[in-house]
Amino acid sequence: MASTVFEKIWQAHRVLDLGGATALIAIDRVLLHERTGGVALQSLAAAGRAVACPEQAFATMDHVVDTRPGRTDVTTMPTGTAFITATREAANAAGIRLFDLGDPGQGIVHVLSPEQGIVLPGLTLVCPDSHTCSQGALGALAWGIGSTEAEHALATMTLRIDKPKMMRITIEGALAPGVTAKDLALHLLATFGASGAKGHVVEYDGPAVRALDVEGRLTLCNMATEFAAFSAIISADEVVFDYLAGRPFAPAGAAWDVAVAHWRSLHSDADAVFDVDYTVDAREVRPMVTWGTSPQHAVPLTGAVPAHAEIAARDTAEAHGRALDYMGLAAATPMIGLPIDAAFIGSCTNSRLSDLRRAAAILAGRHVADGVRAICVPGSSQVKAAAEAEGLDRIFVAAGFEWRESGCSMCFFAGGESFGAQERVISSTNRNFESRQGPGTRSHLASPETVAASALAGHIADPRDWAAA
Ligand SMILES: CC(C)[C@H](C(=O)O)[C@@H](O)C(=O)O
Ligand code: SF4
Repeated sequence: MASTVFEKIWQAHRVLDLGGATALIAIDRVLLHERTGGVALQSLAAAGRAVACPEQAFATMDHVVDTRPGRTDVTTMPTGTAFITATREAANAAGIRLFDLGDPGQGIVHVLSPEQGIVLPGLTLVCPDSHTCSQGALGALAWGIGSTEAEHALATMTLRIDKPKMMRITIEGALAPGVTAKDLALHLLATFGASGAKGHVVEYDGPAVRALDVEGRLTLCNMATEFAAFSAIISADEVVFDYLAGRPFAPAGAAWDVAVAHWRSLHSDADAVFDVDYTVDAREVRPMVTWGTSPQHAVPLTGAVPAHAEIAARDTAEAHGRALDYMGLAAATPMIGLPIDAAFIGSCTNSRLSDLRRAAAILAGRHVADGVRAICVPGSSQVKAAAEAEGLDRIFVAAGFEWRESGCSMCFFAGGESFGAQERVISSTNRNFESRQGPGTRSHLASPETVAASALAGHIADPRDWAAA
């Protein structure tokens, strides 16, 4: 019978049917970070249970770590130290590979996993973090879980799962020059809404998706959780195999050839049936930015804040009014020209080397506008080192950006650093919820190049007007 790539992975990992659509699924990788993963490890140890397969579990420090140069366990986050030390002790006691502060492999969990070759096509991978869906970009079934489920996965390498439904989004045609994977993700959120993929695994396919490199695919899949999806997946192809070859935890030698031969079979059959099947024209996607407090509140950069009537299908008048109040905006205000206080390039959405390169190409030889605080936080220590090796740090610093150590940083407010109340921030991150980047902070989501152009202009700006000099 014709199957989707999701079904192929599901069938290969089904240990037991548990009635209805529920099954016990074998888990190949468990990833942990210090904000939620340490708790799972500690609780497991307290219950007297061992980590079943320590070599298949990995931990990192990313969420509550300081990202200022010279960081230590105790800087920045008032409550961070306890999470860091507890995770370190628990990971070491369990014999798990920990990408600790100071480790050259440290980074945001969804950045370091592909970089290390931990996530591979056809694997099941879980992490107590909602953006685990990013890693479906490499053809794995990767999804976010809670800490209690993480405990179960660590103890048994299985999880009880209600089978999600399947959605395919085929992106036909090609993205126009200057239109990025982030713009595509925001376009899809604006088109289908923040609950548009609820309960589904979204398979992205089509020529515009195949044309993305692995980093662009990671950006696209990253925002599937903003879409309420169970996860996202892009079946692996030569682009992924080339990316993975030689990575530390990827198979090597004869095992590599066997793996690639298997991975080539992991795509949806031509006549596979999806519960929902959408087609989107890539040529309709323009550079995007959000105006409100949900990722679905996205409009083309050249557009304006919508009136309620334009979004009435999804937001009540009250929700629309509340978003406008929070953001300090009025309907019909053009997005381009909105003055900003800060610009942030970072997060598991858009802080990989290609993101930093594209932003640096705009910043080179220029300086951010007076009064704008601009920050760049590489997604991993490896991204940081690679960027420095090609001089990108010097471009960012000369342009007036702070150049940071890797971590989640001001993607989300964890009680440490934040932008100020009512400050308007243009940000390459994935969530613009109220107070996401600090109490009262107003976040506008966009691509790294839009963040860079806006930092230079001092207001939301179109990167196509700031193409490399
Ligand atoms: C703290 C963590 C559990 C959370 C998540 O699950 O996604 C964070 O990474 C986020 O982006 O909001
Ligand atoms: S970078 Fe942001 S979205 Fe990604 S895992 Fe960290 S806090 Fe979550």
